[in-house]
Amino acid sequence: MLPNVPFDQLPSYKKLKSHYKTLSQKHIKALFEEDPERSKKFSIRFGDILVDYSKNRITSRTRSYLIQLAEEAGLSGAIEQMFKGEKINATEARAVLHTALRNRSNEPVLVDGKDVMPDVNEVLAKMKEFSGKVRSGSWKGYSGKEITDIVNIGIGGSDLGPVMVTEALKAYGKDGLSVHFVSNVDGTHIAETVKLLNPETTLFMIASKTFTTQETMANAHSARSWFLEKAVDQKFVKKHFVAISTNQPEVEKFGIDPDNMFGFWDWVGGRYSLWSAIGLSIACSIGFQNFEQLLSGAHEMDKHFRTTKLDRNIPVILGLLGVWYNDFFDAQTQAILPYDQYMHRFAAYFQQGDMESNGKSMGRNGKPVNYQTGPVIWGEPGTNGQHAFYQLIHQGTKLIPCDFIAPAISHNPIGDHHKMLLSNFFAQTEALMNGKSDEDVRAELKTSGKKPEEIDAIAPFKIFSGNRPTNSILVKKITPKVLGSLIAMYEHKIFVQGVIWNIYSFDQWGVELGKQLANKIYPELQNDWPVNNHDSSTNGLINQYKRWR
Ligand SMILES: O=P(O)(O)OC[C@H]1O[C@@](O)(CO)[C@@H](O)[C@@H]1O
Repeated sequence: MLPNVPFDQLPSYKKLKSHYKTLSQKHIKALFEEDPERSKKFSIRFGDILVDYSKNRITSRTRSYLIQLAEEAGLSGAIEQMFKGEKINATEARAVLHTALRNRSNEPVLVDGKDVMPDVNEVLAKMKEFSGKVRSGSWKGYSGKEITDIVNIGIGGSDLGPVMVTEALKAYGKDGLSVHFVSNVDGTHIAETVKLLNPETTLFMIASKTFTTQETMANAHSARSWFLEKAVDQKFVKKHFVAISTNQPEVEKFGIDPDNMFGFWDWVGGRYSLWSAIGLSIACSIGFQNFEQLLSGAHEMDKHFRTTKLDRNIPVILGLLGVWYNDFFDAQTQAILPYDQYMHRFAAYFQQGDMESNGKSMGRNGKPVNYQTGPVIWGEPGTNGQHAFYQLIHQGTKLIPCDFIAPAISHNPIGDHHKMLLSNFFAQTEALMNGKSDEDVRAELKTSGKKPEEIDAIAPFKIFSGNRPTNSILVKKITPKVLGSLIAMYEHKIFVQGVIWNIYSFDQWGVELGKQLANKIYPELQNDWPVNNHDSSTNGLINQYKRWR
């Protein structure tokens, strides 16, 4: 069992608090000057992935205190509990076993005494067969034509993972087969998507763990109406609609044949479900073999996370660094900056992954925590971010820990583009660490011919404090296997932080209240009568909407 101790009452918390007072006065630059070989001591190599965390505001002592903190929080035991299928999602009395979905060892994984691997493999086999038929053209639409377009209808974990992966692995896509995603209940999303599609050659995947999510069901019904406008006969629905869910009764109620249903289980969290049948659109896009490579990459990271001692354990190190900045430097956010255009949805994916997992303020002991938990996750691909928000990262008043990710090899080696991209990747972490001193600024201005009074006027605004922490994650190439490892690395980092903060990372009660209130307001919008049963703001907004519409 976990110690269930609030984070700030762990013995090493106090040590880190006093350690912070001295260390926070030290510049990262000085740490490199003290030890030119520093990067070797603060880097970890994992196959085709190099994690260099040396440009952080830590020393070996910091690292050992953080590792002690993890041990005091019971991290090693917690890791085993997860992999063994214990019901660590306590408020929903569920196991947390996205790791079983990619358990390429096929070692038994027991839930309530039953090995789940046969079921997992059965669904994978069904996904393999189905994606093979769609990609080969043997799955035909109602008029006998091959499928040219897949539309995944889902939201949250039933959308963000498939979107991120199919985008990140677009280079592995199949010509003549496009994958589209509809998630928002805003009619624009489905209208704009189907506008260019042909019902004869379009396959809809209704992806919803519960098969009751308002947005997804609204979009699914609209998709079916759109389809039947042309196909007319209900019997053709089965050739153009499949369901991905844990809820067969609701799937059948919608009118999808159980043969066209790809199941998964309640021990798969929505935001951890891309490895399950929720990944069917991925398998159709990149091919099942590449989907298996994605699973293998994640499985390799799972083995690393489960068996590697904490101070050489990548998710543990990344998680502890995040705790260090979040709780001792008061950094409120974490930026994820992939220097790879295909990875443009990577940060967005972990907005749900991280913020829906650790955006909690109640400790496992049922008492409000009195320390910071989950950070705000954000980010955009490089180099675009450099022309948008790097000003704040470099010279703002906020400390923004950044993860820089880049592939050494591009899928699109055009001219010198990749060398330019990578030169920026290397330069940004160097600049954030070293900054630029007043002396250097003045020397530069003098060389450029500025007069002393001009230099005095402008120099203060050109100084860079530096000392801004970054992790550099350099990979050989964004392949399905490398991507699988990267995603699992961040998943486990989130797990580490949840254990340290003594919170439950695998429920999401916080998304319920808004839904409940929306379900109350929705009927009120069905007529033009003014409402007066809310606060004056909500009443006013609803009534103005009614006057305008
Ligand atoms: O897959 P489904 O059941 O439609 O849920 C979609 C999303 O809705 C939630 O906000 C939970 O309600 C996310 O956790 C989840 O991924």
